[in-house]
Amino acid sequence: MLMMDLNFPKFNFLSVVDVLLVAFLIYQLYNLIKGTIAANIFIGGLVLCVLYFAVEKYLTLTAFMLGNFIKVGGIAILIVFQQEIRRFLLLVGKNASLQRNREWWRYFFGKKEVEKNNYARIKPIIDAAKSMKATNTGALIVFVKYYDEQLYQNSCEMMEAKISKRLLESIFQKHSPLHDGAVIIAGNKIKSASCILPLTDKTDLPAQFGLRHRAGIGVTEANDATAIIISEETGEISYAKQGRVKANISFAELEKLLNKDF
Ligand SMILES: Nc1ncnc2c1ncn2[C@@H]1O[C@H](COP(=O)(O)OP(=O)(O)OP(=O)(O)O)[C@@H](O)[C@H]1O
Repeated sequence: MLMMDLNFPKFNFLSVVDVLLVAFLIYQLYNLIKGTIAANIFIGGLVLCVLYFAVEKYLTLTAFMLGNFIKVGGIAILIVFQQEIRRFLLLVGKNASLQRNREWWRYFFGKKEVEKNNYARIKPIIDAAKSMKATNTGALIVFVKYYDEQLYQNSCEMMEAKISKRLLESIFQKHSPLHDGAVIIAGNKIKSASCILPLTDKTDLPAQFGLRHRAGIGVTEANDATAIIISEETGEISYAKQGRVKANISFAELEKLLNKDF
């Protein structure tokens, strides 16, 4: 039986920091798994732990079985939650490094200059989105910070092309051999097209979100990526980031989001 150590450490300022930090980490974890199957698995694990402590003294065989199950739980958690752990680490790393980079850019070139350069980069994408919305052309455009060739080479057509409105329009045009799947953009290049992406397993998405939306959200869950999804049915534009999606955004919003993330 586990012996509890009742000599509580003294409560001081560091204890408050400690509690706040744990609360913050649990909140981040909750945000990451909210609305996914992982949330149900997490609750399942919690129920097993509570059950174990409840029956530990009275039902030896059940406690033995549950105890052994919980012992291998650490490894099981790593396997079951590998996507969530990856996302969590990405979130921490991203906040630490990108923020710093942005400050350097601002320091050397001034905020205005950065925004001007960025507008030239995002204009062809916004123009293409406008025209695809008007013609109800379905599209999925993904922006990645680091292009992992190994990850995409099996499911994509490699391109390495300059970003242009007309190229994006031609790729997603219904009769193009490349229109199925996603375009991946990294830096100033369209790196690949026709990519098959992982689908999100979220259970709380709007009913009208089909595979295109699921793929757009899915790719942002496990990677440092954002995605523009244009619906073929409604022409609506959605924007996915870190596994969350903003539906039916305006072009002004799209410009703001791209300016921030791309
Ligand atoms: N795993 C995937 N990765 C990338 N693209 C995908 C994937 N699965 C489906 N797609 C794209 O989504 C298209 C099918 O979209 P579907 O109608 O299911 O999605 P939707 O979210 O309802 O969007 P829409 O509003 O445009 O109909 C396919 O033709 C293909 O281009």
